[in-house]
Amino acid sequence: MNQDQIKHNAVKLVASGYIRLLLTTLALLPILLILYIDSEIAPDDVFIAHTFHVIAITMAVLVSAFLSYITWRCYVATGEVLLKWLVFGFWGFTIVYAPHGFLTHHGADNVWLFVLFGPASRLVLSFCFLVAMLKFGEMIKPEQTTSKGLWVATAIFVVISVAIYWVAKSTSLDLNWWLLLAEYVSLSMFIGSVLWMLVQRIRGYIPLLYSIAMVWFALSCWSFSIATVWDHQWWLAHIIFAAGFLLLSYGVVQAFLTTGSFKTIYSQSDLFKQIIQEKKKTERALQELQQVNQKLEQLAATDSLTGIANRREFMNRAEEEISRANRNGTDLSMMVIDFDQFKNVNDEYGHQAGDKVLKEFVRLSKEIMRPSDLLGRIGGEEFALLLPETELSSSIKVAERLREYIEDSPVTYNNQTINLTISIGLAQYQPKVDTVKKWLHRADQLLYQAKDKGRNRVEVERSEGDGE
Ligand SMILES: Nc1nc2c(ncn2[C@@H]2O[C@H](COP(=O)(O)OP(=O)(O)OP(=O)(O)O)[C@@H](O)[C@H]2O)c(=O)[nH]1
Repeated sequence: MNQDQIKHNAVKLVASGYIRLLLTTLALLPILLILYIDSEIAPDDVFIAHTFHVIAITMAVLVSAFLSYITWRCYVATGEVLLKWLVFGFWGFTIVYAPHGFLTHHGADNVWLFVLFGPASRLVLSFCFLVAMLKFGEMIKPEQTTSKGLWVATAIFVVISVAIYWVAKSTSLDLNWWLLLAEYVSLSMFIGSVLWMLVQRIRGYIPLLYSIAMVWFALSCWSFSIATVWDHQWWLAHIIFAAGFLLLSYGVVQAFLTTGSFKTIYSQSDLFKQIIQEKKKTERALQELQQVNQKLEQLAATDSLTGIANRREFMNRAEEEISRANRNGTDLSMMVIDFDQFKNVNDEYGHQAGDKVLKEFVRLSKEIMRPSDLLGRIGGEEFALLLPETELSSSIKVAERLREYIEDSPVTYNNQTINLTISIGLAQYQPKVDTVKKWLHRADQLLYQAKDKGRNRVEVERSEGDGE
């Protein structure tokens, strides 16, 4: 590691430490507000605003109902059990918190009538969220998700609300102890969720928002526990709770709009890491694909036994040479070459000997031809040789030389000498008249003539007026 890298890593370490400190400070910031209100504002300084309270609670309940639905959609799509418990949390909060709002005005006669619902709703929320966290990582198949549990949970939440109403209506006891107990239990469960996430090393973008929201919920419970109804601490507790709720809702909606999952939504840095990894993978795959493509193209164009152009490739290249000859007005020759009595080679020495002969032929031909000439295997033991920019008299010389060379170069196979001859049909390209097929056909016809006339010879097309 060089100096620059060490420096860069050190700065990175400090920067990531700063981020952690920043997030922790943000999560714990409400403590300052709670302590400030507690020490600086007189306890009898109150802000009684029933309608405002009703509106605020109505908004919270509407948001909560919306989040229940969104989270339910995520649960049904992913089968992540944690999400089901988040739904229970939001939905339970919606049902139990709603009376806290709409019974506000009854608080004047019986304060418990609306006050009791607040801590109860936080109890429901903290319990369900704690269970949700304990279920982190548990999955079921999305098609196995049913709404049965939700109906049961709804019934339980309604029963809880009715029971609280009944207790508030009928009791004449001081329920402050109950409020305190509920707030402390909720606080413990919210903190429990965060601790569980830390212990389980549950990391990521949504878990981060979630844990900050849990800390704010816990702090709002503390704020509620030291507040009295309508005092400033009491309002602050609402505000801290609302902040947590809005942060959580942001995370939930983000999850819904992206992966639909609590587990697999990523932070920006996670995403960058993933993108870089995926990019590398794609580049590697692309390179491999290009190599395979090149190989495939080669395979599709070459004859596997001799490694020269196969019939298809030869025809394509012949097309190209025709275009060039037409453009430049140059001569173009083609020979079709066939072994004489090749069947005998196979019969006498075996098929492998035949194969060796074919390979040897290619090697020997390459010694005769020019690098710009094109040799192709167009049939079993039939070859074609294309000679660009070559007039007939020169091609005849090449053909004769090749024929003689093959005759004079017996192939050795298993210490046996195989003597061979070839016959050649030679045709010149006729501009504006020929296609590759027509031209090849003419050369083929000449080859047959060479065979008919006794083999081991070159047969050339005679233009009209040429005597034989
Ligand atoms: N070893 C080997 N033999 C092949 C291959 N392709 C074709 N042959 C053989 O080539 C022979 C061609 O036989 P024929 O078409 O009768 O022609 P010929 O024996 O050369 O006789 P003429 O062309 O009339 O001189 C057949 O025995 C084929 O099996 C190959 O790839 N390897």
